[in-house]
Amino acid sequence: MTNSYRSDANAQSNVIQLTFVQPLILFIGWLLLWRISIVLEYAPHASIWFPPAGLTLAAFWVLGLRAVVPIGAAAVVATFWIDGLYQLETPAPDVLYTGLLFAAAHITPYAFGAWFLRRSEQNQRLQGSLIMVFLLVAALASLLVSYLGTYAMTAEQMLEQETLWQSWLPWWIGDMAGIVVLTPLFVSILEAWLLPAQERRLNIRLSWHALAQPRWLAKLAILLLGLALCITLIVQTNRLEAAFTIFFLVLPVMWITYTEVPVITAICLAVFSTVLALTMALFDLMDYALVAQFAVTISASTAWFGLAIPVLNEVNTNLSEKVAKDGLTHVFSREHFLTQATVARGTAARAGKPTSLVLFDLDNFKAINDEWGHLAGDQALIQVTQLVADNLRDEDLLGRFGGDEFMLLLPKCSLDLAVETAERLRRCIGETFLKGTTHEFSASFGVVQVDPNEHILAAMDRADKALLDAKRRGRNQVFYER
Ligand SMILES: Nc1nc2c(ncn2[C@@H]2O[C@H](COP(=O)(O)OP(=O)(O)OP(=O)(O)O)[C@@H](O)[C@H]2O)c(=O)[nH]1
Repeated sequence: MTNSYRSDANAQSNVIQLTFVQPLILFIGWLLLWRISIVLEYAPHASIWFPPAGLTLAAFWVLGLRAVVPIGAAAVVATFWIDGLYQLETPAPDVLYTGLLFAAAHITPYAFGAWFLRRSEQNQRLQGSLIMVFLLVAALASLLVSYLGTYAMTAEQMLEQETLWQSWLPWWIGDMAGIVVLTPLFVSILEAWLLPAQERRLNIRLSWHALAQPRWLAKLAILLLGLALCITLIVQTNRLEAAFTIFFLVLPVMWITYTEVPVITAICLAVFSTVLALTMALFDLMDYALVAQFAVTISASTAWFGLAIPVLNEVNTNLSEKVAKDGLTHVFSREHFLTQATVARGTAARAGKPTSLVLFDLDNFKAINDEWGHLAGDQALIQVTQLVADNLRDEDLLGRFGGDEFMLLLPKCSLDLAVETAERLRRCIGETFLKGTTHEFSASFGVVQVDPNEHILAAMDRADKALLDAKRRGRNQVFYER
């Protein structure tokens, strides 16, 4: 069921047609991110983090091979741009060749990684497993990109052989940080923009309602305050130990993850990482850049795993609701009714008040099924339970015993009052027709008052006997046992 739904969703994504505009925006977006990351460079061709890598993986993940042209073109243009920035004055054909090499080195591992992620998400919807695959893809694809990229650049003499090691490791961690922090956010933006009707990967939905709540901004402010304290400590002491305090910020990050919706976590991570990278550059703390890269990567990876908790909570709540309610009429299921009835009866007893129990059953219900069909029978059950629910107090409990038989717990209600209530309900039901037909409902009722030390199941048994008596005496009446 789940797999087929996922396949449908993917089939739908395959028919999405891109015009000229979307690839152009992707191309410009990638170049802008690339230009920003150049500001944060701390080793030749390596910055604290590389946001374009996050966009590349997200684009291939959502769009598949349709991302090749805009991302490839952007990578080539970036190579020309960097030639200008470093004033290398390389002949244009050589820059073009290097650009194509860089594009291939950048695209190939991420395209493969995205293909693997698309395959994995078809087989597993459990958040934790998909996050693990995502983090593995992030680590391995960026490792391959950094290897191929630095190799291409040394081959083209854009990078000195001696500085290769200086560049390769920061390049790898920088790309990985860009992916781990930003890919989920970019995936959610691309999906909301290009595939609005599709189920969300990683359960990150852009929710304007959630964004409009001011509470998350206060949490983000606390996270940034923590960051400001860490940066102040590093600036004041200029010690490596101070730089490692950034790792403590995983705590407020996890607080946000557990208490906010996933898209807020994604935005907070992006803001936190950007501010961290900018302040490192601003205060000339590039000696500690590698620590910052690792802190950002670890915080983001842990946060994505943490997302499984709110998702599991949501699933748990839905399951509990399903177990508590009857699927057709949405009144309480028998189990939930018994639990709630025991509690309500105890509360009434402590207040020195009596509690009564009513069982009722539609008369000749089988005839509705036989004459009008089972769907009409279902409709009858919904109609009658709705009618009864509308005529009860808030504290009364209504549950389905089974078939066309229902039960009512009336706390703080004596037998006389319960009989009066049952009579009122019987008259109400008797005045009602099955929607769209000439069939007039009627129901029989059995009423008992729960004895002080009686188990609720024993009282139920007595009420059932009273109901049987009502049926035996000709139906459409209330029978009670004193
Ligand atoms: N449409 C529909 N029918 C149901 C459902 N659950 C049970 N039934 C049917 O309800 C009928 C209940 O029949 P009986 O228990 O003989 O009761 P009755 O016809 O109301 O007769 P009396 O109770 O003696 O008045 C059976 O035919 C069941 O198949 C349901 O969820 N939907």
